[in-house]
Parts: sequence; C-alpha cells; structure tokens
Amino acid sequence: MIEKCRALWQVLSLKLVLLSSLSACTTILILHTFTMALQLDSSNPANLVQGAVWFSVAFVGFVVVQLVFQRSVIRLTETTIKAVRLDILDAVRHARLQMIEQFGQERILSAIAYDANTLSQLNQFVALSVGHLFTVIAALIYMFVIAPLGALLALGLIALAVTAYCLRFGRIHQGYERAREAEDSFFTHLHDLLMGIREVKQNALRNDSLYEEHLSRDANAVQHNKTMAECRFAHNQLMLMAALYLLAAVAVFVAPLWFALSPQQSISFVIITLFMVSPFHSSMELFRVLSQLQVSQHKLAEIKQLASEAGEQGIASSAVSFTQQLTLQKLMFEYDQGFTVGPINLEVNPGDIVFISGGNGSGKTTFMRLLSGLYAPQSGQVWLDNRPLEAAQLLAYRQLFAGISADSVVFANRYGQPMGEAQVNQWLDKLALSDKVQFRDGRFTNTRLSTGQLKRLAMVQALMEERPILVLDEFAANIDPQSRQVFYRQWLPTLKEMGKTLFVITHDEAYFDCCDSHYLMRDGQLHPYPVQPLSLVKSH
Ligand SMILES: Nc1ncnc2c1ncn2[C@@H]1O[C@H](COP(=O)(O)OP(=O)(O)OP(=O)(O)O)[C@@H](O)[C@H]1O
Repeated sequence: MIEKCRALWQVLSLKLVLLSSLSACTTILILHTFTMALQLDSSNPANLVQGAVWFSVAFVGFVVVQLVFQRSVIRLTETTIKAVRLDILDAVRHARLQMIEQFGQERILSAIAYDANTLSQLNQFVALSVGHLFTVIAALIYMFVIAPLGALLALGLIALAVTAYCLRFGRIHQGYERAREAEDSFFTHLHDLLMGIREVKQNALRNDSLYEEHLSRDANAVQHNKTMAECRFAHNQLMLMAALYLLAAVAVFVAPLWFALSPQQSISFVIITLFMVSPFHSSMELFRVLSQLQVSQHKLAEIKQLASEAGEQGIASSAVSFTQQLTLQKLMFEYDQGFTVGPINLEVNPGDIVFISGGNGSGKTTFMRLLSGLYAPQSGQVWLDNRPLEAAQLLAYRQLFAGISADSVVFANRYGQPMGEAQVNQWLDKLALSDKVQFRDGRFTNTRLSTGQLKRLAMVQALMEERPILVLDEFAANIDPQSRQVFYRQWLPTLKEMGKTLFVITHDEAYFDCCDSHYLMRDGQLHPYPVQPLSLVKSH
C-alpha cells in the first residue's frame, strides 16, 4: 500500500489535488440544492427562487472548476509522455556503450513504446479517479449531516467492500506484472523479426517458429494475463456497485420498518447513495491504475538506473589536443563475460597509418573501441601530447575519433556535422558517388545503395566529422579488388597527407606495405608485425 501511495504521489501535483477537492465541493453543492429543494415547501415561490439561485452558483462553479481540472489533466498527460520519453532517451545517450549493449535495445524500445504511453494515460486516470474519490468522501460527509445513522451503515458497507477488494487485489497486480514481462519478451522477438527480416523470410522454418512459438505465444501471454487481471477487477467493481445499490434498497425497504430514518431523510439518503455509485466506481479505478503505474514505473526506473549507475561524466567540448603523440600505457579492458584486451602499450604520431591484423575473436574490434574511448579502460593510462588523460576527459577524447565498422550506420541527416555542403559534394565526387547521391539541405539525397557504395558513403560521413583520427574496422572487406587497390594506394596516402592518423583493421596481405606500423592482435595482446616503411608504398 505504501508503494501504491508513493506511485500516486509521483504523478499527482498539488494543483490537481486542490482542483479535485474544489470539484468535489461544487458537486456536493449541486446535490445539496436538490435535496434541500425536495425538503422545502415547493408551493412557496421564494423557496424556489432561493433554490434556483443556489443551484446557479453551484452549477457555474462546477463548470468552471471542471474546465480548469480537465485542461490540467490533459496538460499533465501530454507533459508526462514527453518528459518520460526524453528522460529515457537522455539516459540512453549518456549511458556507457557497454551498459546499453548488456541492457538490450529491445528493452529500451518497449519502455519508450509501452511504459511511457502507459504512464501518461494512467496519469490521466489517476487524476480523474482522485477527483471522484474526493467527491465520494464529500458525499459521505454530507450524508453524515443529513442522516448520520444511514451514513454509518454506508461507511460500514463501503469498508467491507473495500477490504474484500484489497484482499483480491494481489492477484490482479500479479496479472499486470506477468503481462508486462510477456510484453518485454514480445519486443525481443519483434526486434529479431525486424532486424533479421531477410533471414526470417529466407527460411520458412525460422519464420514459422518465430511467429508461432514466440511472437504468438508472447501475445497470448499478454492477452491471457491482462484479461485475467481485468476480469477480476471488473468483478470487484461489480461487487462495489452492488453494495451501494443494496444500501439504497435497505434505506427504502428496511429502514422505514425500524423508523430509523424519516421519509425526508430516506429520500436524501437514497439520492446521495445513488449519486455516489458512479464516482465510487470510478475512484476504485485507482487500485487498477496504480497497479499498472507501479509496473511501468518499475521498468522505467531500471533504465534511469542504467544511466545513473553508468552515466558518462565529462564535457564533449573540454579541450584535449593531439598534435605530438598519442600513448597508450598498460591499457586494459575486460568484458563481464571474461575476455580481456591488454595490457596494451602503443605510441602513435599524428599522420601515422597503423595496421592491426589478427584472427577472428582475437580482440581487434574491442581494442578499437577501447582506443577510441567508446569503452572506458579498467586500468592503464592514455597520454595525449605527454599529458595524462583524466576520466572526466573521456568524452572529449572520444571526439578526436571518427570510425567506420562493418555495421556502421549512415545517417541521411547531417546531425550537426560541421563540413560545408560544397565540400561534402566534392568528397562524394572524389569517391565516385556523385551520380548516385548528393548532399542537399543538410541531407544525403539517397542512402539506398549497394554494400560497397554504402562503405564509400560511410567514409564521406566520417570525413564530414572532421576528426584528426580515423578508425577503419575491416573497411576493405566486401569491396571489389579495384576499389580495394584505390583504397590502399590512393585514399590512405591522401588521408595521411591531410594529416589524419589512421588505425586500420585489415587482413589484406597484398597491401601490408601501406602502413607506418603494423601490429598483430592475438588473445587480446598486441604484438609488433614486420612492416615496411611508407616510402616504399607505390603510388598509382
Ligand atoms: N559486447 C560484448 N560483450 C561481451 N563479450 C564480447 C562483446 N563483444 C565481443 N566480445 C568477446 O570479445 C572477444 C573479442 O571480440 P572482438 O569482436 O573484439 O574480436 P575481433 O578480433 O574483432 O573478431 P573478428 O575478426 O571476428 O571481428 C570475443 O571472444 C567475443 O566473444
């Protein structure tokens, strides 16, 4: 219950609570004008005028308060969804790469697509239900004034019904929790379907298994658990409404036998009781809504924690310079699963071309991520121009690098990259892409290209970043022999002439002569590799 109150407090504002109470007061005032009018002598016009004036005041107050209340609720709903989405995305962009890899894209997607929506819609319900709860409380107080004995009876019955409600509620909450877990699993398989759509379409067995054994199973689990929870909830609601109707029946059919209520009291009591049915029904929605809120808040809290525990400190614009030397000293990184890269010792000068070779799984990509600051080292030291790099400078250090890997994404949008439009188009021309794609209004006009063309476009994108160091992870794989030769014999020397420092993962023995230094990665350790000086590189 404490958890539920906390969840409630997180989504309600003082303004909404005040508006809910005001709304309840105006509603009760309207009720009061009716019950009073029924008890006064209706043949006296003065009574009717007085009653009508009170009703008008209460009615105008009700309409004004409702208008403000509804607007506030709508604003709260829309503000919440925006804030929750942006909060998640901000947490994700600041979390460490390794944490995001472990957490999984699909869980992030389900939080944005499901929990943020749920939370915002439920906020609206919570605000409305709290408004109705206030109305019920005000009606009960009013009932105590009009017919204290009947009010006591009503309170007893309501207490009984609410207790029974709470006792059954554990199962309902469990249903929502299970449905949410199934939703996570559904998003995992949806992610597989969308990311691997070619592999899925290619293979009928995989296609059927993914759909029938996983996606359908998850969808069924969501449906089953939600239906179960909603049905139990609907039974509870029915129980409550039945209790209130029984109460009215007692007032009409039983109380007169005991002379417990006068006829006027009976009429007022029945009016108030029937009036309470709808707000009471709606206020009990709070239980259901809070239960779902808790489940979604819990999921969102996991993502927020991801960022707070593993959030990156530092300012991207803080100054780090690489004009003389980049030195890695005993740099180490280890995955939780146990693979270790390092200790790495390396010295590189601006304009160097460094080749890295090595077998599959030897740690080349991991090393490149460590080198370019995407992974934070667990120990060791990076030196830039003979100055030690501090942990808070990691983000700024990362801005020295631009990278291309096998799974690089080429964005159509420039997303803040500084290079001017004319220069980007010159690069497209130099890389023989200008007949396929141009750069206009901050966007590439086309990104639907062949694998080799996309690689060249990825190179343009990396150059647009205007970074001093380029990290190329098997760039020359999947490109034709002629383009490969152009890459090694023309592009690399050109980039070197431009002052770029290049780290290139390569298996192309025919071009092993195109570098200043060459290393072999084996079991996470970097070893020198025999290498020829760049002066011997033939130019074509
Ligand atoms: N995100 C990760 N989490 C945990 N372990 C990982 C992760 N990425 C890679 N590894 C492990 O680290 C080891 C080195 O992988 P890495 O990708 O660095 O090798 P590689 O030399 O680039 O291989 P390849 O030539 O096949 O691309 C592998 O054993 C792999 O299982």
